[in-house]
Amino acid sequence: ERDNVKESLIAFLRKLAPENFQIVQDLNWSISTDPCVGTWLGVSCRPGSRSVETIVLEGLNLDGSIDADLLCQASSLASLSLMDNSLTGDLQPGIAGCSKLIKVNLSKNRLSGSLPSSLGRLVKLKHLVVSSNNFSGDLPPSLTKILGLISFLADNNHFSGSVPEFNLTSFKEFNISFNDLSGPLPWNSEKFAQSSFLGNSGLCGKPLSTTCPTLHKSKKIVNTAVMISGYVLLGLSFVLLLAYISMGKKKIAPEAMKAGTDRKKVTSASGKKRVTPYPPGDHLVAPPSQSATASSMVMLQKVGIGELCFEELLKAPAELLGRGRFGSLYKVVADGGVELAVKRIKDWTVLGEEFQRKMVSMDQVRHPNVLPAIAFYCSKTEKLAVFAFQNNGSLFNLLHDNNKGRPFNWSSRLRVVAGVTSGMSFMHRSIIGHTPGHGNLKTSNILFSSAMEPLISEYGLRAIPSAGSDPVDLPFSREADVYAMGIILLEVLTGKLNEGSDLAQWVNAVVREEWTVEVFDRALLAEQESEASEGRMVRLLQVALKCVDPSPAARPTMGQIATMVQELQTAEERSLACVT
Ligand SMILES: Nc1ncnc2c1ncn2[C@@H]1O[C@H](COP(=O)(O)OP(=O)(O)OP(=O)(O)O)[C@@H](O)[C@H]1O
Repeated sequence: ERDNVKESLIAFLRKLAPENFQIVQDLNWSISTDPCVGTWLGVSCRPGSRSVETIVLEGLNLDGSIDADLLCQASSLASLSLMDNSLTGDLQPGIAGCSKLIKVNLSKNRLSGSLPSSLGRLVKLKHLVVSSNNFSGDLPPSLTKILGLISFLADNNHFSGSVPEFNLTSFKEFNISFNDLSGPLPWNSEKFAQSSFLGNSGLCGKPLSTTCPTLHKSKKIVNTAVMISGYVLLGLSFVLLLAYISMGKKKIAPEAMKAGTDRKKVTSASGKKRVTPYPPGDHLVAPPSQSATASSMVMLQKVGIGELCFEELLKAPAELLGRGRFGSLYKVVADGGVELAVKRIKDWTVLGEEFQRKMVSMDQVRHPNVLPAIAFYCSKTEKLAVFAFQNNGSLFNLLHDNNKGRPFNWSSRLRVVAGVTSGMSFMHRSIIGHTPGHGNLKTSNILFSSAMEPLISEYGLRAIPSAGSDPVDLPFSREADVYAMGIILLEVLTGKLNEGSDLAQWVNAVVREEWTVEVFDRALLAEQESEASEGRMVRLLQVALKCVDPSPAARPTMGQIATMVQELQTAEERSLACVT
């Protein structure tokens, strides 16, 4: 690059972190070196050319502002990501000077003001991401002029006014949820799930359940219409509910009535197992006066079951699988035989808005080892999260339920913990609402997919206790998740069940007495042919013991654990490849 471009970029970086005098040195940006030979961290150039093409400065605690004029001196810039910092100020109109931009990601900062309408001049732009900032004002209508734009994510800001008339036909991603937008949704919005538009009280049109008022009606008439349709819906849901209750009464088997609240599978006279609907006193639904309508079930994923309707969910055969600290879990068979796991969340103190926001932001953070919710339902008194039912059981079953005779050898165990630690480390790095972590990590919350890949379930479901009043006596922090991860590692290594915090104490005692191998699961020791594998088991044990250190500050981070486990797994795989 030419010297004046280098000078401008260095000045741009200084403004991104005005208090951090070291940043330019730390990232190796210097007038005397060439950004295109790989020495400038966060910068890359088009192969064969000498001009800067990409700038990626993510998660660096940058707390200054973006000087677009300085930045756009690098006129070939095609991709810019400044996500996950603490940048303030606005996005200046000068950004249009970077006319080659294809991708811009400014998400997770504290940027404010309105988006400049000059953005419409970035004719090559395909991806524009400004989610999770404090942007406000109108969404610039000029954005609709960018023909190649295929992803626009602007959720979790304070944008207001109406939504410009984007033609969403060619869009791959579009999210304007949690703003203050109002009016009709653009053409073809229904190709996206409701979660792309939630959290804007004034928006209407498909896929949202609020239909737009027809034109030429006075506001008063419209309001009356909304009120009347509200009454009709309320009446309808009441009728549906009555129908359901009377059906339910007919269906509930006497055995289940006798069993009180314990309803599980009931064997009929013919000896065939059948499933009872929810018994009295344990309905999945709120009492009639508070019942919600079908429309409040929000689909997050387009799965093969079409729209999921709350009432249908209630009518479907269900089986209680567990009643945990945070709620009850039902297995529900929906239309077409699709099996679902429905978690009815116990904590009534969570505000609906917080729950909605969390479910939607969880949906945007995807990791192959984290089970995403398919849908959720939220009324004043009920919060449900719907997941795909996993038929292969949990890590708990695999370790402690005699495992139906299936072997669970060392390399499979290492592969499972590598998946779980990688998923957890990814989730800890992502900001999901203000969720500090999982909050209830344990072997029964690690399920197996049909391909036996581990899936962390229930991430994001635990509510943040309000003002120090946590009804559940279980710490909720990243450090507490690390402790829980340590217990999982210990269970995997010893094959023993953790009762209270006894397992950590027992392992520590054995290790102190220096009969370390005694702690390992016999099945694992029997299988070991190489000392190297045994060495790796000891290394994993050391990681586990660090995780369960009584002092939270002394524990490693989830990222460090994931790296250590990954190294062990790579070494294990290499040694297996040598053997075969
Ligand atoms: N999506 C799912 N598919 C299949 N089984 C599941 C699914 N989610 C949970 N389970 C299993 O259902 C059982 C009950 O789950 P539940 O979440 O109520 O139990 P828990 O984890 O002990 O409770 P809590 O998480 O509230 O402390 C557990 O054995 C769990 O492994």
